[in-house]
Amino acid sequence: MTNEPIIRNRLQGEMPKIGIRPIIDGRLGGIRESLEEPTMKMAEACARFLSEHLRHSNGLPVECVVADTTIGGVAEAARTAEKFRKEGVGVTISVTPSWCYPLETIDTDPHMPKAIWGFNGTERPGAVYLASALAAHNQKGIPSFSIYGRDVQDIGDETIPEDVQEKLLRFAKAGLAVATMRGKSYLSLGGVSMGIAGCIVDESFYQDYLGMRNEYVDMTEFVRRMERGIYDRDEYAKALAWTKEHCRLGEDVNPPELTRTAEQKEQDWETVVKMALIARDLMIGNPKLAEMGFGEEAQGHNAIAAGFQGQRAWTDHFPTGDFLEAILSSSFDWNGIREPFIMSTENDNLNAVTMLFGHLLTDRAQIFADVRTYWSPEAVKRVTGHTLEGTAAGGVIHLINSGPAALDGTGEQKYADGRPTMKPFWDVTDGDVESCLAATKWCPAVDFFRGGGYSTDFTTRGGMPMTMARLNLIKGVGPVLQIAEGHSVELPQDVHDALDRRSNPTWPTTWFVPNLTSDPAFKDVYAVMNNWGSNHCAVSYGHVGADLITLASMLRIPVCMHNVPIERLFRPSAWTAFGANEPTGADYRACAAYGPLYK
Ligand SMILES: C[C@H](O)[C@@H](O)[C@@H](O)C(=O)CO
Ligand SMILES: [Mn+2]
Repeated sequence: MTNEPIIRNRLQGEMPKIGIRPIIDGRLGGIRESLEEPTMKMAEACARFLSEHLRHSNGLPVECVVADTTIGGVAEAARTAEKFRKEGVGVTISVTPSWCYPLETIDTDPHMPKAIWGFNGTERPGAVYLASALAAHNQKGIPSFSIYGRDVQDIGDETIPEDVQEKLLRFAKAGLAVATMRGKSYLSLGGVSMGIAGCIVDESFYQDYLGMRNEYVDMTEFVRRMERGIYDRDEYAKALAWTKEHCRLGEDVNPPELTRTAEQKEQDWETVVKMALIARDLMIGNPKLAEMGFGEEAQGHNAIAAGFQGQRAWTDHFPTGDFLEAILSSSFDWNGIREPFIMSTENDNLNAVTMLFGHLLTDRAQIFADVRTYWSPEAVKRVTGHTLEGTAAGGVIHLINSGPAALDGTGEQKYADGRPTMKPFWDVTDGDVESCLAATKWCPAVDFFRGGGYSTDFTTRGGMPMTMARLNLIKGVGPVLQIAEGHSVELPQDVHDALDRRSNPTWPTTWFVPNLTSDPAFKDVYAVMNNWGSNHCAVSYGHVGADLITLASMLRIPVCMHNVPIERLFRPSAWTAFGANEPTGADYRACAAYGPLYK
C-alpha cells in the first residue's frame, strides 16, 4: 500500500476559494493613505491564517484571494467582485480596522456565505463599521456573520486573537462546504428502499437549499456493467486480490438451509468487488473506461454523494451492497489511502446529505447507522445482570446497520497519544489501515439478504468524542437538522455480545452516549432516542455540532434539537433580531424569513 495519500478531485469544477476584502475609509488626502497598510496587512494575515489552517476535504490546500486594492467605495467593490468571480471565490470575508462606508463597500452577492471581521481597536473604529455594515446587511436581507474580537488590539497589530481565529475557521469551513456542494450531484442508485421516506429524492430541497442536482441510475446498470465487463479489469484483479488478502472472513451465523455454498461465497466476493468499482465509476467517472471504448460511462455523474437502494429489489437476488458502501465510505481501499466517498445505504439520501455535511466540515469518514435500540440500565441489568457504569451509567444507544459504516469507525486510527480517533485521510497511515482492517470481520449476510454478500462486523472503540446528526424533511416546515454530541463507549465483552446477539452480530456496532443537558430532548439518554426523527443517523468524529449549526444557518436549515453549549453557537448576525433570548425559535423564524439559500 502506498504511503502517499491519494487526492481525489475528479469532480468537475475547481475547489472554491476564499475571497478576502480589505475595506477602507475612502477619504483620500490623509485618512485613506494612513489606513492602506494596516488594512491590507489585516487582509493578508487573514488569508495566510486560513490557508495555513484549512484544507479542502479532498486534501487540496485552501486558497485565499485578496482583492487587488483596498475597497473604499462601490467601484472598488465591483472590481473585487469581478476578480473573485474569475478566480472562483465561493466565500467572502471582509476585514477592516477602521470606519468605512457600509452600503458602498459590502459584498451583496446573496449566494456567497459572508463574514465581516471588524478589528477591535479604537484608534480607528473598525467595530463601528462592523455594526453599521451588519445593520445594512440585515436591512437588505443578505445575512452576514460578525467577527469581533473580545479584547482591544493596537492598530497595526497583525496577530489574530484566538477567539477571532475560532470564528474565522468555523465560518470559512462551513462556507467552503456550501460552495463545494453547489453544482454537484446526488446520485440515486435505485429508488426507495423498503418504504423509507428518507430515500425519496426531493429535488426542490437539493436545488433550493444545497444548489445541487439530482441524478438517477437504475440498479440494472450494475448488471449491465458486470455482464458486459464495463469496469477496469486490471483494477478489478487488484481489488479482488487485496480484498481476499485484507478482508477477514467473519462467522457465518446462518442456519444450514440459508448457508450459501463455498462456490456461491466465492462468487459473491467477485460480485461485491465489481459492484464497488462500478458504484465509484458511476459517481465520479473513470478515464480508463474511455480507453476501453465506453466514453459515456467514463464521464460519471459528478456525484459528491450517492446512495445504493439495495433492499429489496437488488438484495433479494444479488449480494448486498454492504461491501461497496463500507469500502467506498472508508478512507482507503485497494488503491491506497484516499478521500472517503459519501455513500449511503438504502439510498437514504437525507442521511447521505447529513454525512456530506459532516465530511465537508471535518474532512473525515462518516459512520452511517440505524438508531436501533435504547438500552436502559435496567434493561441491560435484566438481560445480562450487568450494571452499566461510567459514561454508560444512564444507558446507551445502539447504533448498528449493515452497510456503510466506514471502517474508520472502528476507532483503530491513532495519533501519538494512542487514543482512538478517526482521522482526515491525509493523516491516516498504513498502520492505521491495517488496524482498521484487522478490527473488521466480513460476515456472510444473514436472512434479510437472500442474495448473499458480506456485512462488516466491528465494534467502535470507546472514548471517542462523536456527533450524531440527521436531516429530516418536515411538511410545512422544510428541512430540519438534529444534532447530539456525545461519546462512544465500550461495554464489557460479554455484555456487548449478549446485546449484539439480540440484534445482529454480523453488523458494526457503535455504543453511543449523548451529552445530557437541561433541555427536554437531552434530559436523559432515553429522551435523545425518543426524540430522534428517523431510523438513521450519521456519526462524525469530534464534537462538531457548532460547525453543523453554522453550516445549517448558511443554508437556512433550522436546527430542531441540539446539545451544543450556547457559547459555541455562531450564526449570521441577523439571527439576533429574530429573538436574542431564544436562539432555537430565532433560528426557525430567521430560516423561514430568508427561505432557502438558492430560492
Ligand atoms: C436488513 C434490514 O432490512 C435493515 O436494513 C433494516 O432494519 C434497516 O436498516 C432499516 O433502516
Ligand atoms: Mn437502515
